[in-house]
Amino acid sequence: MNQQPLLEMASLEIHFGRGRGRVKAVEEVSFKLARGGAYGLIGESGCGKSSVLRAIAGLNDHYGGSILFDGRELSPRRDKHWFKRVQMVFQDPYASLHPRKTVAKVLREPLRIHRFKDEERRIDRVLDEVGLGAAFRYRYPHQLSGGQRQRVAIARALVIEPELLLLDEPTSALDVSVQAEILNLLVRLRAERGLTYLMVSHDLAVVTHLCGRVGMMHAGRIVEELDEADVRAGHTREAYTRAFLAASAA
Ligand SMILES: Nc1ncnc2c1ncn2[C@@H]1O[C@H](COP(=O)(O)OP(=O)(O)OP(=O)(O)O)[C@@H](O)[C@H]1O
Repeated sequence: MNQQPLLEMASLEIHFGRGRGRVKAVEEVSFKLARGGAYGLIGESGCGKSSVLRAIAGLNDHYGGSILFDGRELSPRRDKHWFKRVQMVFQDPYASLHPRKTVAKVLREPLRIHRFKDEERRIDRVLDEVGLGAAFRYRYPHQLSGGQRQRVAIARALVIEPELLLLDEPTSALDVSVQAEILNLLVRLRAERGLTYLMVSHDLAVVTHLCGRVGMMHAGRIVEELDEADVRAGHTREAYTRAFLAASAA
């Protein structure tokens, strides 16, 4: 068995602004994500969780510390090879799909960029996998519900067969009933494809549905790591985590 973590953060630091306006958004964040595992960063708004995800995704190359992927330190600029292996699903499926592109076009683009040959077969297969089916090829985003759009966004991420999915609050823009459907889809896809997930969310129930391990963030730091059983049993060391769990259960 390969014991090397697929993703490892070592003392990640992120600042915004300069001089007196300089804000330390992330401080000394370290964690490891095993291949095939699912890790959730959780915390209230402003704790720094999205900043961590954005730095990993290559959307912010101003960070300190190191990010290791498959045992190698990443340079701050990500290359095409990285995007073949790592894909991101964003919070808002309304904003993340181009309004004038059909579903098939949205899915064909990454296949072309990464030079896959059997584009049309892969499009049909991934649409089946996300529970939409090939008939959705010809739809435009305005002809889709929020949940269907998020399924397309997930299909777009998965169509090039990445290893790691970065999930930024993937259900928080959706109705509660649809949230559960999308979470169940993500659980199934991870099992079927042996994917690795890193997710950020402010919602404990969402994170524990998907992630076996959780990093509790507060004021830019991971104050405590918990596994699923700890969360369920309310086993925590830190008063902040206890208060967060209590508020989430209320
Ligand atoms: N581009 C930016 N410029 C300046 N400050 C920023 C920027 N992005 C984030 N911050 C600040 O960094 C801190 C962490 O923000 P971040 O978005 O990572 O937190 P978060 O926990 O993901 O919150 P949310 O769930 O609201 O997105 C906050 O104080 C925020 O105001």
